[in-house]
Amino acid sequence: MQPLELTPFQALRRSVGMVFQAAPQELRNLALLNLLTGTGPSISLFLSKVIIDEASRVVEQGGVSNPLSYILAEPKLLWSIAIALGLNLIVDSVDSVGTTLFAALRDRVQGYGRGRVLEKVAYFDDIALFETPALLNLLELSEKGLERLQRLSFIVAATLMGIFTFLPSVIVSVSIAAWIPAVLLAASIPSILVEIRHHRKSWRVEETQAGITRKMSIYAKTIISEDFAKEVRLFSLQNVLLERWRSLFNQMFTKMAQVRQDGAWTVMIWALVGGVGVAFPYVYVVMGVLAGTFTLGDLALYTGILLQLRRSLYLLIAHTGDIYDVSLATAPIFQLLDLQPQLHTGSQRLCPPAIAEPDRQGIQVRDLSFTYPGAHQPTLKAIDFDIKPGEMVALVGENGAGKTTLAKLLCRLYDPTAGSIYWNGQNLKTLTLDELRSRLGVVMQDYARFPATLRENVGWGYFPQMKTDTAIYAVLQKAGIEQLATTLEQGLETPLGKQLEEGVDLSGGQWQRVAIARALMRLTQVELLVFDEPTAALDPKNEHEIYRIFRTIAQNRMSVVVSHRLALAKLCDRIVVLEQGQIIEQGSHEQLMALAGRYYTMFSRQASSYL
Ligand SMILES: Nc1ncnc2c1ncn2[C@@H]1O[C@H](COP(=O)(O)OP(=O)(O)OP(=O)(O)O)[C@@H](O)[C@H]1O
Repeated sequence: MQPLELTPFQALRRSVGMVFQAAPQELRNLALLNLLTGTGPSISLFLSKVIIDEASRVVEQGGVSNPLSYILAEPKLLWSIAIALGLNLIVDSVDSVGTTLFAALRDRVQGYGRGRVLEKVAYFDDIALFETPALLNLLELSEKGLERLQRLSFIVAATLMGIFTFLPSVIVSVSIAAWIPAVLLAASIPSILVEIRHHRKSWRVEETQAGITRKMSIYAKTIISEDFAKEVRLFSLQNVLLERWRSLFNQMFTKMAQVRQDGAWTVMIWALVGGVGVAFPYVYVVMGVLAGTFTLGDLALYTGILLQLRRSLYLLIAHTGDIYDVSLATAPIFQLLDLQPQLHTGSQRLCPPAIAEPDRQGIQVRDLSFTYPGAHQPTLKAIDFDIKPGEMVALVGENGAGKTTLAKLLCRLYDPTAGSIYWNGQNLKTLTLDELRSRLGVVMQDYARFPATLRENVGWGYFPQMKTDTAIYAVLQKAGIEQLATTLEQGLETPLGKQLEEGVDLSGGQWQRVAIARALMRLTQVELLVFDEPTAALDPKNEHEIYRIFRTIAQNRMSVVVSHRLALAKLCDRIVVLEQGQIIEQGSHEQLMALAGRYYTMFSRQASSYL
């Protein structure tokens, strides 16, 4: 699963496309506003020229006794003054409208871009996305890209402004001499190129720093997350974590500061050279006035227009570099959006067991091997076992033997590297993921504690029944925590988790039972139950109660239980013993005890430690 390369031009085209898709209305309104505020000053300058020329003519002729009547009697002068003043007033007063429109544009673009990224990640079935460093870096970089997308909305707005200011200025300056805009443009080209080079260099550095930024956020999260808060304090880890974060920050900052510093000087020097380009046309106009070719009004107009032309050019140039920067920085967003999972949904529905041949009913794991993405050694090797209809299978073995990995493969969170898993004779890969997952009831070892209400934490197990109180109470009762809903002040609507306002935190055991209740919600649909360490957070009394519940709900269903508690394994129809990714024994409790192999040793050791 490799991200595809994108050229800066492709990224820019797609980023601009995204801005237009995100906020067409805001862009149209901003364009109209910029048309007004961009062309307004040029029109004002032109009107000022008319006023100055008229005033100099009157002054040359000795002035007038009643200036007000003169103005009122001269429509050209009167209208020029009125429109120039009116335009200035409008341009000044719509400033706040521009700020509001721009804020709306920026927020829309940000929301749209983030929404697309979240949607992609949320529906990305291949969880390798969260486990492969290169892809995690892509996620980190796309976060930066989203910040730059906001910047792009600013650039688009400013470029519109620049163009609307630039065009009338060019038209007027061409009327002085056609070479003026050409000289200004030529003088600006070096600084455009320097800006582009500078941005390319600083982005390259940022790109190579993505791993560092990700590590920084890992340490930052360790410091601020509740999950670590207790142990960080109990083991006094603050210093070591802060030090690591600081040293990574300094490493990144020094590198970036160096690039920025080198670039800033070059950019400044070339901007000065560009500024010298303004001097030629300016001197040319002053000389023209002295020679009588231009009027005083022309001088005022040309002075204003030249500065405006320079300013608008500078705006456009400053953004040329930014545009390049945006095109480099937003590429990861599109690389992420284009990312194709290796795990694809199939298209078939699951056949009922009755349709399958008797020896193909249930689940068959055949010659399965699995290597985690990026790992060098296989975690599972040549795994072969069956789960017959209605059978309860225990996966046991030492830490790291591969039990959870096998359970994850049965849920198709990964595909086997070699070999296959069949369900009623159908390869798991041929089934639609929605269909497959609707048939699974899963409680994972690292079950989720959703920051949501008790009803949602349970009801998200099966949406159609989420609003049905009786259904929720029934599973809470099965999981042995029906009293939770009555003791909590807001009952089922109580927010769970301290991150939420008025949120209530539960004990580890309670959370685990909530996760069990969630899996039980879809029990009527479920054909395979997968429980990974389902009693890890429970005390022995509760553990036994849960075992009893499992036996009841697992009746007539296939179930797989991963557990270190061999008392639970003993209740299962078949026990599969894993060691270093391979099955070393399998059979019923009695058979394995009679075998007097690894299971026998493990069971005897555990039984004696309970005495
Ligand atoms: N996401 C992952 N990426 C890479 N390697 C992994 C990943 N998850 C687990 N492993 C590796 O696979 C091996 C088996 O892990 P697994 O969690 O399946 O073992 P387990 O038998 O369930 O262990 P435990 O009893 O401790 O839960 C371990 O060596 C572990 O380091």
